[in-house]
Amino acid sequence: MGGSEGQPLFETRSTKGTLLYRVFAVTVFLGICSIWTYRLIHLPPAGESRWAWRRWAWFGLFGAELWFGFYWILTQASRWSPISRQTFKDRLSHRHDHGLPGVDIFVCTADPAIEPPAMVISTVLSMMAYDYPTEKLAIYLSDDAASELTYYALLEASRFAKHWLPFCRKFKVQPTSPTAYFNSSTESVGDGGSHEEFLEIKKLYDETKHRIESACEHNLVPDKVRSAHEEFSQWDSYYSKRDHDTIIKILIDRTDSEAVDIEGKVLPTLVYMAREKRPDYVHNFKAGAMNSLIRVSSAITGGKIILNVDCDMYSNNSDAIRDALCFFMDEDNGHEIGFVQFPQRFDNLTKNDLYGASLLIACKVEFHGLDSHGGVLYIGSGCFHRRETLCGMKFGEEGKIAASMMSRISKGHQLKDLKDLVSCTYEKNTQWGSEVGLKYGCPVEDVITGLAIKCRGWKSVYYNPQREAFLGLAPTTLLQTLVQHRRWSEGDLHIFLSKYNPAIYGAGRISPFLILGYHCYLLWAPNSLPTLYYSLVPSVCLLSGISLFPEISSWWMVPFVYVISVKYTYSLVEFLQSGGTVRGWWNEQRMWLYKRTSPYLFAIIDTAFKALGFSEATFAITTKVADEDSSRRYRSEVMEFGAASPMFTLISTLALLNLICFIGPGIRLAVMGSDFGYVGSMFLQVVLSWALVLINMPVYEGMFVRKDGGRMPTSTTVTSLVLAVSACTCVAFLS
Ligand SMILES: O=c1ccn([C@@H]2O[C@H](COP(=O)(O)OP(=O)(O)O[C@H]3O[C@H](CO)[C@@H](O)[C@H](O)[C@H]3O)[C@@H](O)[C@H]2O)c(=O)[nH]1
Ligand SMILES: [Mn+2]
Repeated sequence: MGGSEGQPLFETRSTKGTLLYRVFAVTVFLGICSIWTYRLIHLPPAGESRWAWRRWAWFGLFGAELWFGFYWILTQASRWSPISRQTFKDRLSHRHDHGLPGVDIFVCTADPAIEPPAMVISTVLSMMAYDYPTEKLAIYLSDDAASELTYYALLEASRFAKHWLPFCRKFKVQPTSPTAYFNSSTESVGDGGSHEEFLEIKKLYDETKHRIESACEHNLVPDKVRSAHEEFSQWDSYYSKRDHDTIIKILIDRTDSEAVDIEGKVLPTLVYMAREKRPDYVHNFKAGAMNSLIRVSSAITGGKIILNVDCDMYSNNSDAIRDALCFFMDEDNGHEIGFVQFPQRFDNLTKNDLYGASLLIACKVEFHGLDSHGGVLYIGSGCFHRRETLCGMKFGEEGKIAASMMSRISKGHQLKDLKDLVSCTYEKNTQWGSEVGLKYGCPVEDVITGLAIKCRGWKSVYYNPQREAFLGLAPTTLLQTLVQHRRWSEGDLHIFLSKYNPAIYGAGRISPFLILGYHCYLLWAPNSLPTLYYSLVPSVCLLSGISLFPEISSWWMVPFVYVISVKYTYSLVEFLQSGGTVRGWWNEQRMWLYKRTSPYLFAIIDTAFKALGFSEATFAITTKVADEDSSRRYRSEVMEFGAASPMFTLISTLALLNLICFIGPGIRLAVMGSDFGYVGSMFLQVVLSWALVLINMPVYEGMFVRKDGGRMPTSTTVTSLVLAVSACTCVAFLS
């Protein structure tokens, strides 16, 4: 049939131009080596009477440059031999249409106030409408808030699905998220559909959405609905979101002959689950939710493939399941693939991506690079797993642990049995959270779990289809972005310090290139120290007239100028090639500075506090809603400060320090008349300071110019001013 027998289901291609890149990379490395040499040769002598601490400043700078050079080597792993993949879905349909595996989709939500139920069900509906046999599809919603409102919304969704799924099928609707679909198309449906049909389904959806939103507004499920559905009695013993029984309901059971849509076609299984929570038990956040879902789904549908998405990440490409299967089911190479990660893309980005939230370079460059060394990281949402891989099975071996764990789960739909599977005590004295399922105790449960999977011998695949497979919501304020990065970088540091450190645990298990590639992310937090040093010490030395870089006329300037200019030019070109804008690149540079000087530093502090037992694990959930004013500012790309936060204090103090250090010498020059010798020896410091001032413009505006609600809080401005001025006074006094 089709003559495709024996042909692969996917193809891997290497990117062109890598040779050129490698030559370039080597020249930059030589430049870095020359900078190191310069630092060593020109080390200020110990007894230098003037500026005794120039020597120390010099040492520090050398340390920072060693670190940046080392980091630069790390980043090569993800650029050395990038590849991209292509799938052949038609071959899959030809050969396997009757043998397609069951797919269980896990959607996680945790707070109806910042993850609105209407958004959650739009995601759920988009998943139900995948172009995949519905009798093999199941969607599980985990609600860590155990909210009646979210349950009510899901109930509404289960009704609307009876209309929505046939509509999507008939008109090949994309995206299958109703919210996204109705937001994007105002006219009629394609493929010969009439305007009436469009209006009809839109009306149905608007009514559904209205009922959900009004229930949320009144914080009340309509009495009529409550009395018609006995499962609401499960909330009788609910005290708070941290103290309640397990709540489970199979809303749609695909094996039930009545579970059909308006055209009589089977509907996918739909399950609501809120695992038991008690104040005395740690619940392990998303990892805990995922492990509960693994068990519950094993008992109900037991799909061989598991897809996990966050509640804001709807399906934008109905083929994604088939794409993923092309990898898992490939006759030659499929057996070794443990998971297939799709990029996380966002549908609320603005043109110049003020907060660098699109993770453009990671998605368009780095992950393709890592893919050639055994696979991309598991980054949570948008990842397909083999169930057995996720449960701890080693590649090529019978999964003993996993098998014994799973054998305790008997198949069935008995509510009591299901509830037992997700009780607080179920995991006691088991290997769930360590050897089985997602790992506990790490703020990036996904990355650490993915690493462990690879160390068990599996490969992973990164697939970036033309039409984006998943679209979610990126943070829309500076604070949200920084908070998210604080959690991520803390999690990454946790992995670095844990027994799963890839250099130790991964040695001999994964490729050395992949080990380097992992460190690029795992060392985000430590990056804060050299960056802080570099954005502070040269500027302060500029203020006190201490020169730390070569004379402008010296040959030693060459490596500095070469490395700086070439590295930034390359990064700009890479950014533009990935589809970004010049402004977007500039914004991204600013965000790197802010992330490194603030949340990453806090991540180190948080890690230390936890190690000393002063604080407990948390998971700051990213808000998926915004008020009118702040979303207007977001759309017009005006930086949002608004709330006070120690992270802002740090950023604005640094910005002010740089301003003073830049203006101070300027005034001095104006008073003393221009002194070319001075400018010559301070050239790079002036440039650095100037660049820092330029990049910090939005902070100065936020502090001194803007009057809107998103400006820097006055308390932060005052604190930073006091800190910066006193620091500069001290320096001026000392030197
Ligand atoms: O106690 C919790 C906390 C969070 N979540 C869910 O976890 C998901 C991710 O939370 P979010 O606040 O959106 O965090 P992000 O930083 O945007 O998430 C990214 O980073 C996480 C940690 O690495 C991954 O789990 C995610 O898949 C990935 O999208 C959301 O669906 C939440 O509802 C839970 O189910 N239970
Ligand atoms: Mn998110």
